[in-house]
Amino acid sequence: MDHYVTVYFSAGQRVESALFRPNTPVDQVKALFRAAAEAGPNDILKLYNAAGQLLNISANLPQNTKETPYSLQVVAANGLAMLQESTCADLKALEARVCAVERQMRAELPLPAAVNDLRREVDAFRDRLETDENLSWLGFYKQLPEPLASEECRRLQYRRKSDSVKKRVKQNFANICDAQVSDAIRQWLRTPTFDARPWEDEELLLLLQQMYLDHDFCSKFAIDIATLRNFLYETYKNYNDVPFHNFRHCFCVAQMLYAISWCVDLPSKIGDLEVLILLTSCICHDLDHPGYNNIYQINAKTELAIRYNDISPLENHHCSVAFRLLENDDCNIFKSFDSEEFKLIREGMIRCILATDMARHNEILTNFREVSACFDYNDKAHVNLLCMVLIKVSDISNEARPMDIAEPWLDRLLQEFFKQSDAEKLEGLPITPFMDREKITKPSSQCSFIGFVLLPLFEALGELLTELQDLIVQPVRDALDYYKRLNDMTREERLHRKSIVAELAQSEHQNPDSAVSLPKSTSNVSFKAKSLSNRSRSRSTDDDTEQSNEGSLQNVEESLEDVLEDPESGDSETANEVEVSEKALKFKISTECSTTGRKSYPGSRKGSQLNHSDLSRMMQKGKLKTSALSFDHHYMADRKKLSCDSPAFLDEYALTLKKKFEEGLQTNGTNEDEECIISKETLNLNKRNSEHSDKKSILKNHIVATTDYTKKYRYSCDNETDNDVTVLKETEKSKSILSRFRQFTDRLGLSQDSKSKSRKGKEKNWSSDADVTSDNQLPSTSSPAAQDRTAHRSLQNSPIKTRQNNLI
Ligand SMILES: Nc1nc2c(ncn2[C@@H]2O[C@@H]3COP(=O)(O)O[C@H]3[C@H]2O)c(=O)[nH]1
Ligand SMILES: [Zn+2]
Repeated sequence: MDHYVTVYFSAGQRVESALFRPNTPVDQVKALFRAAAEAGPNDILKLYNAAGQLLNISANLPQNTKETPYSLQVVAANGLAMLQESTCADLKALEARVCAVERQMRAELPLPAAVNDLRREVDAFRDRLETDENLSWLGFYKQLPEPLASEECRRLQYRRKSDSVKKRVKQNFANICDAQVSDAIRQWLRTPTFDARPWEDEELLLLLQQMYLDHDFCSKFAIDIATLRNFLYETYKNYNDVPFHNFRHCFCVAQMLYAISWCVDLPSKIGDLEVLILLTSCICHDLDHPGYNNIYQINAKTELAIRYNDISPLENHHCSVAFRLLENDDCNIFKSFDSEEFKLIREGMIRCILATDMARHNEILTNFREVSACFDYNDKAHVNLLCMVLIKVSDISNEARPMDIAEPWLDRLLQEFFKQSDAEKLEGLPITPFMDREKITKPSSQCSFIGFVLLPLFEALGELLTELQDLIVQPVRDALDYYKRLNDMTREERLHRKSIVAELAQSEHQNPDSAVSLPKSTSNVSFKAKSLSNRSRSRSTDDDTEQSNEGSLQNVEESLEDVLEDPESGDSETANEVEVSEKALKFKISTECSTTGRKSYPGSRKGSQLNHSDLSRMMQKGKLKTSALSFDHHYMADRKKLSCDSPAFLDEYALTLKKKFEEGLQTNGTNEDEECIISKETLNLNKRNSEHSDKKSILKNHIVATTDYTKKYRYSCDNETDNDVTVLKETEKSKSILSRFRQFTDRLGLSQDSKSKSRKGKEKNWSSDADVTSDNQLPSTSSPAAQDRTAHRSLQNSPIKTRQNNLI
């Protein structure tokens, strides 16, 4: 029976079709289609006639070309099947001949050249048939888009330290590694209030060395000091220059573990060796982190994901890099151990480092909760679980630190998150929701992370090691309260904005000619209506401040609402890191030491003491409100007057303020009434597309009052005492919409880069053993800020620079 191949093709705006016999010479078909591609709509009939004559086929012109339901692709695929059907007959015949010849020749090796020739012919024929070179012109093969700028993606992923930086740090560490760290600093190092920011990298290396020395590990385990220095420097070298998961993060994690260790006298509970393993694991736990987490690695099918089969690719990598470093005798701090002991250390480190994968958070927490009620320090399985919890706690402990230390770290984390989600968008990968700048804000991110991930873990540990309640558990609770207040404020602001916009829309609808007319402000301010893209809503980090694009205000409002007001929805939009990571980690691995055997941990909510909906209900009912929240409500009672609060304005305002603060600009105070007028007028004028530049001038005029207000507010937030209420009430008196914006935007997204600030006033203190002067002593105040203020010698002038050492 004769098969016909129907091929649809486009000519101008139209879709046409033609029937071909399978044996139509290819060149003729090609020529037809080339002509079709060039033909205008009017030429198409001519073309058909020509085709009919040329090919002796029946050509049919669809009556209603618009409704032609086929895509070229689909029909082409049918065509391919038919073509193959017919040509395969030839192939089969050829193959049959080859087989016959082979059978015939089997006994008479070597095969005659004719057989090989025949084989080659078959292969060549198959190649011709199957490659797009021959068939793509019929549309059988979809033209794939150019691969994404993969070079760029790779470049994004790895940001190695430059050789010159590494060399400098090596040299500097070599210069100071014999220096003695003062008692004051050693004490400070044992608290979560330690601030790593003012210290240079080589100084942090010295402090890490101090941790080993102060635990007496070098003498207890015969760790040669030169080897320890080499090891520490090599770990430093193998951290990348990424915003968050860098050497400083590793230092902070190690330092928190160290602080906990002193606070609870960990060596007496689990033994020196376990503490050595823990401290070393902390130092190694994020080695060579590329700044893109496991979710990205797995979805992007990166080299690491392939290598480790999607099972904790990063943690496996960190651990593997650590043991590569330890392979080198010069760096092997465990070389004095025999092979059995080394095996135990290795096991312990692997267990600890792999435990830092957040996909295993619930599994580890659940197991730990089960054993903690009857915890037995003599039970190795219990101790293993405790160690895993300890490294996890240290890893996510930023929020247990004072606000001024924690917040810049959060900025850095969000910067890394946003980079990842940007890359995911660019590469067409699933967008990790808790990293999406369009979906999260600082408070929403922290409410979710602290409430559902961090606090349950800290509380579980705090129940076993009660000394940690004051040290880290309560500070984390305070941080959660703080972010909840911010979140509430955000919600109130948003609702208020919505109601004002709705009011205005309604009044305009009722009386389109009379846009609400209000008394003119003395500043003669006007604002341009600026619809926001989703981007601009997320509060920016230091590196991501310029983000506003055009888009729909409505959409922005609605999606933000989803995130903040519907935390119990549990959909992918609001999923936290543990939930998303669990999904990405397709294979579960047991904790080895679980006393309860292997289990399935379907979702983080099981692991939390409060589930999403409980917490959100409580938040809504006000059960968790604090004294400062009452401020919000009191404040909001007056909110009818406030209307200058479109997201566009907030963002613009925040950016401008930040710039002005940086410039140290000081201007006149403000007048509350004026602001309220301005704000109403603003919304009115928003609709009229007024000028952007005017916005800046009004902002400039209100900085002083705003700054004062913010200071007070900060005070109230940082000192959760009864004073809060007084301060807040006082603050209310001088409240203004712009003040509110200031504290709102400042807390939400624009913490000053404290690093640069602190560098300016960088004051640190340590002394060389040759030069322990009273000048070097930090006052033994418990407040790091006070220590920062009162310490007074910069390293540049320190004699420790001249110290010799035998590093490397
Ligand atoms: N949102 C949020 N995530 C955090 C915070 N601290 C740690 N994390 C996350 O928890 C993860 C723990 O493992 P990583 O260090 O790899 O990466 C960390 C971050 O992704 C925090 O304060 N806020
Ligand atoms: Zn980490």
